[in-house]
Amino acid sequence: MLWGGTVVEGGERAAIGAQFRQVVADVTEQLGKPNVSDFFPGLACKDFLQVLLKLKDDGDAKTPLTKVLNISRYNLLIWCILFLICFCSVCCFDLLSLLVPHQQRLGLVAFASFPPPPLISPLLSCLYLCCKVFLINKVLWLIKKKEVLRLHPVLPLMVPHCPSESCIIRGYTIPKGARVFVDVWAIHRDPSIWKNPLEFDPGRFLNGEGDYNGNDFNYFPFGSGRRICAGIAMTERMVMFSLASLLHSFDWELPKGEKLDLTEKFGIVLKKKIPLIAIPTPRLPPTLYE
Ligand code: HEM
Repeated sequence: MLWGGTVVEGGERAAIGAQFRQVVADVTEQLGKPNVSDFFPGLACKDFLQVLLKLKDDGDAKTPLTKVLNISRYNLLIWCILFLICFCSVCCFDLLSLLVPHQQRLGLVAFASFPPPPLISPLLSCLYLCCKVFLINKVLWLIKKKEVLRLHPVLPLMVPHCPSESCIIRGYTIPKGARVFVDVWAIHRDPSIWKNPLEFDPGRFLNGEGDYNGNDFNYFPFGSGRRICAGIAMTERMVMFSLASLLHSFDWELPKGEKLDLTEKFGIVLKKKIPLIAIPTPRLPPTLYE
């Protein structure tokens, strides 16, 4: 995603995938360990940002840092719009007019004279029904996701922060440059804030509570303030679509005799202590899995 590339298909893809997962696992483990250079700053190496800035300044031809966007995103956009156009006469021309300034660059010449699609009422009414079911499911999904993020925040201590000025918070002095961890895991389970905090109860978010955009200091799985997670919007979409496609394609069950285990393994990233083993059973025609 970062570099807009596609890894080759087949065995090599699987091997690179496994290698990449291992690197991510190693990095997250290292991140959770105490850092000697916090106590002896003289021992610190260049950080990632400094390395990137050096690459940019040196103008290395082998690893250039540019801002060119990949065309695949436009292709995806075109496909999405095409589907919208075919199924919704209302928005078709609004979308097209938005694209007119870009049509030459996007290779959309043929779209300019696209005729309005015929209205097929049974199909449309079926689509409206699907939309309604989708919306209800979306609300259910949203409150469940909020509750999962409350009980199992992915970054239980968030990423360390460092005040640029010394300050006093509730009588405690936080010196400039100190490494500050915010225990969001404990805040999310605080009985003075949450009723039955250890219970999994998505209903607690039913009335629109649980804004995770950093405004609620009782609930902030993505952090808060200027350094709030930059990937909230992407996470919302990716997690929903990945999960939806897994649930749509397979029925899932635990191995026979196995009990649901929710034990956590504490680290900078909160993981399950015992990896989840779930057995998928295909629920669609076999040709769709080829
Ligand atoms: C379930 C998924 C995710 C959770 C729970 C999560 C949570 C967090 C948290 C707690 C922080 C620290 C915020 C703070 O210190 O106040 C953070 C930072 C960040 N996240 Fe996420 N994140 C998720 C997914 C993503 C994704 C998918 C991306 C990118 C595509 C992303 C990009 C970032 C970046 C760039 C920062 C650093 C922002 C900064 O320091 O300015 N995150 N995230």
